[in-house]
Amino acid sequence: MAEKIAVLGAGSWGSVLANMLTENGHDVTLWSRNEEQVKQLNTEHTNPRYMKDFVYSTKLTATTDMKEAVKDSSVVLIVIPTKGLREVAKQLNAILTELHQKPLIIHATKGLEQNTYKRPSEMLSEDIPSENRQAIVVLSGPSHAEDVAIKDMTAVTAACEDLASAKKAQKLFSNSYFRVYTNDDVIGAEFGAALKNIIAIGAGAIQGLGYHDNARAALITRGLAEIRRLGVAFGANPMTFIGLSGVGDLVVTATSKNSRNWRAGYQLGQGKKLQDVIDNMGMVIEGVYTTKAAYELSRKRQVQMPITEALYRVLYEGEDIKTAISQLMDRDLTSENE
Ligand SMILES: NC(=O)C1=CN([C@@H]2O[C@H](COP(=O)(O)OP(=O)(O)OC[C@H]3O[C@@H](n4cnc5c(N)ncnc54)[C@H](O)[C@@H]3O)[C@@H](O)[C@H]2O)C=CC1
Ligand SMILES: O=C(CO)COP(=O)(O)O
Repeated sequence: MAEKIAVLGAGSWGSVLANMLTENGHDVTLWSRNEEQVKQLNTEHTNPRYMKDFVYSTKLTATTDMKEAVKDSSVVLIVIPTKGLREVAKQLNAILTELHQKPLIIHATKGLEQNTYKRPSEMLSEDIPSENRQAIVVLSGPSHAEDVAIKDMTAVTAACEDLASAKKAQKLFSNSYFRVYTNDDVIGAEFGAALKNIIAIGAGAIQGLGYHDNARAALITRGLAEIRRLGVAFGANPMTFIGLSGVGDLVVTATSKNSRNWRAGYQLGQGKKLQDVIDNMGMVIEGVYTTKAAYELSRKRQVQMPITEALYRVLYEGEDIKTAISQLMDRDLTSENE
C-alpha cells in the first residue's frame, strides 16, 4: 500500500532513501534546512554536494518547511547525523503536537550522543513522547548510499521491539535490489551501527600507512569482539553482531572507499591532520565523535575496548598512529574469547 512519507535530512543517505521510497511507489516529501539544495532537488533533480552525478526521480519533492513534509504522513524517516538529531526531533515533536499526528518513526542514524552516550532511538523516544508517535524502528546495515543509488544488491535490518512495526518498515523499503530483514534487538542494531565506524577509521588508517590484508582482517575481527563486548554489557543479543547491522556493516565500512569513515582513516594514516580531514570531507564522519563517546562509555562500564582506546588517543590526544599500533601489538597475550 502506498504511504505518505516524510524524510528528514537530505544528505547522501536521506536523499537516496527518499528516492528509493518514491520509486517503491510511495508519496515522499524530503525535508532539508537548505533552501538552495531544495531548489536544486525540485528543479534539476540533483543534489551535487552529496550525490555527485545522481539524478533523482521527478516524483520526489523537497521542501524546507518541515510541517509541509510531515502533514498527513503516516511515516517519518529521520536521516540526520547524531549531532543534529535532538534539534530535529524537537522540531518534529512540536509539529506533531500541533497537527495531532502519530506517525511511525524510522531512523537511520549511526552514532552515540556525546556526554550522555545515548543511542539514537533513546534520544528520539525522549524528544518525541509516545503520544506523538507509533514505535521507533532502526534501519541499519551495510548500505552505502552510492551503491543503493545505482541499485546494487543491498540487504539491511529493520529493528524494533514491536515486530509488526519492523515488518511495516520491511515492506516499505524492500524491492528487487534492496532486501530488508527484521530483528527485535534495537540495542544490538544501534551499538553495531555506531561502533563499526570507529573500526572503519582504524582500517583506513592502517591501509593509509601501508599495512595489508592480514592487518585489516585482524582489525575487523578484534574490532567486532570489542563492539560485541560493549553492546552485550548494555543488554544486546550477541547474535545481532554476526548479522547485517553487526559484522555486515563493519565489513562494508572497513573495506569500502565509499565510506567516509574509512576515507578519513586513510588520510590520517597518510599523515593528514584530523581537522583538515574533517573540513575537506564535507559530509559527516560519525566515527570521529563516536570514538570519544564509546571510549568514555567503555571506561565507565569497565569494558575492554583496546582498539577504540588506541584510536581515542590518536584522534583526541595527538598520539602517533604507529605508536598506537605498537601499543596494541605489545599488550599482554590473551585468549581470543576473553
Ligand atoms: N551515507 C551513507 O551511505 C549512510 C549514512 N548513514 C547514517 O545516516 C546519517 C546521515 O548520514 P548522511 O546522509 O550520510 O550524512 P551527510 O553528511 O551526507 O548529510 C547530513 C544531512 O543532515 C543535515 N543536517 C545535519 N544536522 C542537521 C540539523 N541539526 N538540522 C537539520 N539538518 C541537519 C545536513 O544539512 C545534511 O543535509 C549518519 O548518522 C550516517 O552514519 C547510514 C547508512 C548509510
Ligand atoms: O554506514 C554506512 C554504510 O553502511 C556509511 O558509512 P560512512 O559513514 O563511513 O560512509
